[in-house]
Amino acid sequence: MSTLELGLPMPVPAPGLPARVRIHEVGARDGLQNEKATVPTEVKAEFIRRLADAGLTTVEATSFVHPKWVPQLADAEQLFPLVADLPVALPVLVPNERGLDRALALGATRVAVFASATESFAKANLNRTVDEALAMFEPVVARAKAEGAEQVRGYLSMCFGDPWEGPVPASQVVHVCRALLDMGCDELSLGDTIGVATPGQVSALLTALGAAGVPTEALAVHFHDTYGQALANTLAALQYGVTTVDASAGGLGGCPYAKSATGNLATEDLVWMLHGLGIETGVDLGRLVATSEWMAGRLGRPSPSRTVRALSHKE
Ligand SMILES: CC(C)(COP(=O)([O-])OP(=O)([O-])OC[C@H]1O[C@@H](n2cnc3c(N)ncnc32)[C@H](O)[C@@H]1OP(=O)([O-])[O-])[C@@H](O)C(=O)NCCC(=O)NCCSC(=O)C[C@@](C)(O)CC(=O)[O-]
Repeated sequence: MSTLELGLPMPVPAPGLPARVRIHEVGARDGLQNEKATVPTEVKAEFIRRLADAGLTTVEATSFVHPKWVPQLADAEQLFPLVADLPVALPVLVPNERGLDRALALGATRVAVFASATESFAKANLNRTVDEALAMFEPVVARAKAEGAEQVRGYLSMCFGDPWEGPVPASQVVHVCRALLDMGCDELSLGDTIGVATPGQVSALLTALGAAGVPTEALAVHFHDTYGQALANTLAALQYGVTTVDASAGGLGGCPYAKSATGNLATEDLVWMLHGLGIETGVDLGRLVATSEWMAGRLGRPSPSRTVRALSHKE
């Protein structure tokens, strides 16, 4: 489905925006980690295969965390080998060396640690203070790199607001970003975990990070859509020069340790906007919508994505 097929004028690349955006698809990890009913491993594998088939080149697969903390992803050992042969990048989350061991044993080549800008979420999500968590990640990043990892990502949660602490000062985000970069992370994903940011706050944070010497090329953005601001926030980040955007097929998601986190920015809504701006993604929107419809059928409820709803059954 293209704008041409809908009778809309063909988009021209918008000035000041990138020609291409890489989408870091998080539906199979961030999306499914929050599901109450257990999703069978084979369904997860099929979901990941379909996402790759729709043209997504980075499909976050699962997490090697403590199974009691995130029971939905307790099948990481069974799932990863089912998708390892796909011709796409398959990052996995690893909180500590135990998680890294498990990931490396299965041949994972892209790993992500996940830090917090706030003490409350660091405690809730990792049972550590912010600095204890950073100390836990340091040997993980060093060993991942020594063992030839293609990329180490550092997630950073609660970059704008925190359900326990309220607005988050940019200085806290800068501190954790610098620490993750200094320990060797190649990419930093700035998370609006509870979806409270607005575009002005996104621009202000990116400006503060730039002033602190954090290179924009190393940044990705990760928005949740609680207040319907995720697309506007993404556009603000693109205008600032960010070219990697996290999104979740069908708008699945949330975080089990942040009570007000709702679904992620839906990948379909993102693709619709980017293609409309003349920005390439490599994603076949029709196939992606069909994938989210299929997954919604497995989960027994409709996708919250506007684009999925608008295009359902039209392909
Ligand atoms: C970090 C811990 C493990 C600390 O949890 P802890 O209880 O402090 O663990 P510990 O270090 O004290 O170890 C206790 C036991 O757990 C075992 N253990 C320890 N680690 C592992 C492991 N990796 N795999 C399997 N087992 C493990 C370890 O071996 C030990 O076993 P024992 O000796 O007692 O038999 C725990 O807090 C945890 O797993 N947290 C993960 C929480 C999580 O996954 N949250 C969701 C992801 S973050 C997110 O969604 C936000 C994001 C990224 O999307 C961005 C955004 O939106 O903001």
